Amino acid sequence: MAAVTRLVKHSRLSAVPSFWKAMTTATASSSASASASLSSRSDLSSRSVQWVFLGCPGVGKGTYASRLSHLLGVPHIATGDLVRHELSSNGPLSHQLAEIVNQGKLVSDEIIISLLSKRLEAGEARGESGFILDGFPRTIRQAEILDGVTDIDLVVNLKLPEQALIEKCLGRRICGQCGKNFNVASINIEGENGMPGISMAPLMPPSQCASKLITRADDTEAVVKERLLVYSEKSQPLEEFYRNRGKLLEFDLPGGIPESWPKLLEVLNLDEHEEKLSAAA
Ligand SMILES: Nc1ncnc2c1ncn2[C@@H]1O[C@H](COP(=O)(O)OP(=O)(O)O)[C@@H](O)[C@H]1O
Repeated sequence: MAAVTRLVKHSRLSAVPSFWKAMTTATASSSASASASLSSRSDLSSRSVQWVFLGCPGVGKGTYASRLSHLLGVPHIATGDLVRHELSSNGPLSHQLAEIVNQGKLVSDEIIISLLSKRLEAGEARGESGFILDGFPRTIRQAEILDGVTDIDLVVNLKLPEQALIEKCLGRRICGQCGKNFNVASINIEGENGMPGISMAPLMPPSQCASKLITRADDTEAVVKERLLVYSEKSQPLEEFYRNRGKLLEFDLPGGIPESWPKLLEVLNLDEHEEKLSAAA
């Protein structure tokens, strides 16, 4: 916990580690040599937090990463959003991406790193500092590339039972007009084998959004199950990767946002007071 407290203190400090271009270069070479050839940025005392959120599809990475990004004043960067943005732009990659995403498969490391590098460079040009990454890294190779170009301070691994993950993905809705996320699933899973049960209330849209809700094309039951399989095969090994480096914070969500958010703040040694401070800054 002391390490987390120390990291949180660093969130007040600013300066931008400029490693985005190095990351693109790293993708082009092998990850091992990339790690060796690129200088590591480890000056924690002069920069904002660099956190990663891990967790299965539907666990709520986006929700909690976004809340923490407001609290800590760092950008929340979700590679899934970058992919969906590219898809909707009808650019040269969109046809290829649609096929991959709608089958629940992973986009190539090269494409993801190119999208992420562009996003980070644009942020750097705007003076952004630090980040909370959501959905990246998702493979050991991506983690090695990231590891070769910068230091990640903390990796938060969110966890929920599989039944809840499927129901949450199927209940996910987005307002086509304002872009806000909702969830119409009402989850009640009984505890068994010593594991506690879990209840999550739906997050219903207000009336102005109710008629404009859309569902992600990859949130069908078959595709969600495929994404969960891909996660356990390609992304689960990241837990060990970061655990071995002493960076992994495991967090079993105790319920929906009202129960989970205060507990998450508690384990991160943050409180709502910091939210007001960062809003006022
Ligand atoms: N780091 C990544 N590597 C490869 N593909 C990715 C990555 N991030 C996102 N994607 C692609 O975008 C899709 C949607 O990502 P995301 O919104 O993070 O979904 P999920 O709800 O499954 O966590 C993924 O299924 C995958 O096809």
